[in-house]
Amino acid sequence: MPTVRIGICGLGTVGSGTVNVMARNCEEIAARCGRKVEIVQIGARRDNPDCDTSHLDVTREIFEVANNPDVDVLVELIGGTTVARELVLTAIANGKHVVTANKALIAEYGNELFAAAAEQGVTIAYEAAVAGGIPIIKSLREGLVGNRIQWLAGIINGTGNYILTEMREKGRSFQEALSQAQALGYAEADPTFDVEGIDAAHKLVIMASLAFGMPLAFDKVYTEGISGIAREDIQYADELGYRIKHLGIARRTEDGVELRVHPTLIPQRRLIANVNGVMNAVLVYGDAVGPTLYYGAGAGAEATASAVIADIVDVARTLNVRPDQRVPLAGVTQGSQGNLDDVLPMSETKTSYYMRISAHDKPGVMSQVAKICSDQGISIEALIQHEPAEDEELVPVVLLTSRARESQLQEAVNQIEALDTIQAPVVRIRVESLG
Ligand SMILES: NC(=O)c1ccc[n+]([C@@H]2O[C@H](COP(=O)([O-])OP(=O)(O)OC[C@H]3O[C@@H](n4cnc5c(N)ncnc54)[C@H](O)[C@@H]3O)[C@@H](O)[C@H]2O)c1
Ligand SMILES: N[C@@H](CCO)C(=O)O
Ligand code: NA
Repeated sequence: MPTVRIGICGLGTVGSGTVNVMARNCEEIAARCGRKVEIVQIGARRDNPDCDTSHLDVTREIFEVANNPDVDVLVELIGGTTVARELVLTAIANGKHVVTANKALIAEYGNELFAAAAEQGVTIAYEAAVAGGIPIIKSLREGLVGNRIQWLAGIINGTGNYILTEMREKGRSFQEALSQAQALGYAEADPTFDVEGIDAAHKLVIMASLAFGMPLAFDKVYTEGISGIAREDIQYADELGYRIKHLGIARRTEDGVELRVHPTLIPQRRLIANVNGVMNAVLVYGDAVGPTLYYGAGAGAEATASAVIADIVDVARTLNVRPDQRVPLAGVTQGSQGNLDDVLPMSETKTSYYMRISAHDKPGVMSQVAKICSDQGISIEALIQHEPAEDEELVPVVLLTSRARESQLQEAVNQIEALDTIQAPVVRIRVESLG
């Protein structure tokens, strides 16, 4: 049986998971691949007690792997965009194929890396970069190829979903839940990437590029994190029949493409509203197939290894194939990509909104709020007002609005916050029906 020779760079959570699963399932993998898949070298700063590499060639110098003539496929699992970019470009220049789990690298430098790979006739595979173990890249690039994709929406950060779930189900604090996600190996090296939506924006832009055939445009994604979500908002959302999820949304509209990441209220009855913990899910709407939903573990050592190994096998199966016969890296063949001119600014997008207003319990506040909204063409569709607690001066008023343009909603919020009776900033969370 022929052999495909692998070099792995980075032996952290995903690196160790990949080594372990490759060792455990080597027979099945070889049988499916038609080749023996052999790790010929590992580049790692230090050994990892989570995996046994005593029988393998381990170097402390990762560029040795990129320059090793015995390596056919370099697997980049170090993370970051500086050394990783250099490493991948070196491997490509040396005629090696690349497998990476690094969404930051693909989202920010994918256009450059894909061009370099095309020039060398090698491939870059990145299934593990989006939604961990879920084969979403394969689905978008192959399974749904007959569709015009109209929109997609996903819970695409495992750490963030884990935090929101722990806050809602166990009443844990944000910080406590984040520390737990870090201990479980879900979080990025810098966890602000997870909680502020940057990681989700990286993944969204990769999916949008494949779905809409456009270049990667990370700087055009509107990004809002979950660090401002309060437990009371999770409770009020429940009362209204919704769940708060951190969503990445890409949608074609008559006016242009929306690319946005933000906390979102979703009706509880939707399957995706019930995706909890580290699980991810992506809902994709194709004109022919209608809605399809992809669900699975979005982070974690072995779940991510599953996608890394799928990519290694995909690359191994096509080692001797002419580059133009491989699945195009960006989903469409070179020269067929659209442009970026029609990404909508956030102020132009339209959604419904949840608003929590902290008001002095004085008569007339609600009619003032209703008038401000109606002057902006926004109607109030649901409202909750509890009795104020005995020692509380401010009453939380929670509303759901009709669909409105973001700029109009912002104007209404500005006017509400200027009222004498309103003492705190208005909490505003977007609402999507996803129907
Ligand atoms: N953890 C997950 O669940 C998960 C899931 C999907 C994708 N990813 C992505 O996979 C990549 C790796 O993530 P991870 O969670 O395994 O991170 P990690 O921090 O656990 O592992 C990275 C490893 O690379 C090593 N490293 C970094 N720079 C190096 C260098 N110059 N030379 C040698 N070693 C170096 C670090 O010492 C560390 O051991 C990242 O791009 C991440 O975004 C992670
Ligand atoms: N930090 C990422 C890892 C998977 O990409 C997450 O929590 O989703
Ligand atoms: Na994936």
